[in-house]
Amino acid sequence: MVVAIDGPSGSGKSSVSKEVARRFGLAYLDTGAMYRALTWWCLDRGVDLADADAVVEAARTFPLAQGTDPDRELVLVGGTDVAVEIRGARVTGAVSAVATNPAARAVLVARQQELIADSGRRIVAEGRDITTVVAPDADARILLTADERARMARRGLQNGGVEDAAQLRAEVVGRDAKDSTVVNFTEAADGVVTIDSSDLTVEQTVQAVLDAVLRAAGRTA
Ligand SMILES: Nc1ncnc2c1ncn2[C@@H]1O[C@H](COP(=O)(O)OP(=O)(O)O)[C@@H](O)[C@H]1O
Ligand SMILES: Nc1ccn([C@H]2C[C@H](O)[C@@H](COP(=O)(O)OP(=O)(O)O)O2)c(=O)n1
Repeated sequence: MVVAIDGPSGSGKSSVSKEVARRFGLAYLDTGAMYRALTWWCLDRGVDLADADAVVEAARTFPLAQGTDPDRELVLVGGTDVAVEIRGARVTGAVSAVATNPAARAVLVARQQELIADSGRRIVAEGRDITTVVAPDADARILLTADERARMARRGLQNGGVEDAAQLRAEVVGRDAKDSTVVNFTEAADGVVTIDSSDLTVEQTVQAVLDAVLRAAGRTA
C-alpha cells in the first residue's frame, strides 16, 4: 500500500501523513526534508545555489541517511543530525533554489523511489510531486489543500508567533509561488482526490484522508 500526498506549504501534509502512517502501520517519507537536507549541505559546503551543475553534483554525492519511521524523525547528513536546522529560516529561505533545479530534482526523485521500494511499498509519502512524478502508481493519491489564510495562520503558530505578516507571506505564499514553477501541486491530476482542510481540525483531516485511502484501496482490491 503506497499512499501519495501532495499539497502546498502549511496544508497539513506532514502532520496528517505521519498520523495516517501510524494508523495503518506504514512507513513515512517526508520528501520535503530531503530537499531541505540537500539545501543545508550546499549552504554548509559553500555550494553556490545558482550554479545548477554544482547543486546537481551535490545531490548525487551528499551523504544523506533519512529514516522512514513516523515516530522518529531521522535526517543525518554526513553523520550530523540536521532535523532541527533544516526547518530553520536559513534553509527555508533557500530551499526553493534547490527545488527548482530540474536535474537535482531527478536525482532526489530516484532516491525517494528507492526509499519507497525499500519499505516494501508500505509507506505514506508526501511532498509536491508524489502523486504525479515520484509515485503516480500509488494505491491512493491525495491533494491536501487549505486556503492561504489557514496555511499562513498554521505556519505562524507552528513557528511560535514570532514572524510578522510579511515574513509569513514570504515563507508560505512566496515559496509556493517559486516552487510551483517546476511542479504543479495546486490542481489535482487525473485520479487524485482533493481534500480541503481549511475548515477541518487535524483529526477531521486525518479521518478524511483515511476514508479516501480506504475507498481507493477498495477500488483496487
Ligand atoms: N486541519 C488541519 N489539518 C492539518 N494540519 C493542521 C490542521 N489545522 C492545523 N494544522 C496544523 O498546521 C501546521 C502545519 O502542518 P504541516 O503538517 O507542517 O503542513 P505541511 O507539511 O503541509 O507544510 C501543523 O502545526 C498542524 O498541526
Ligand atoms: N516533493 C517535493 C517536496 C518538497 N519540495 C520543495 C518545496 C518546498 O519549498 C521545500 C520544502 O518542503 P516541505 O514539504 O518541507 O515544506 P513545507 O513544510 O510544506 O513548508 O521542498 C519539492 O519541490 N518537492
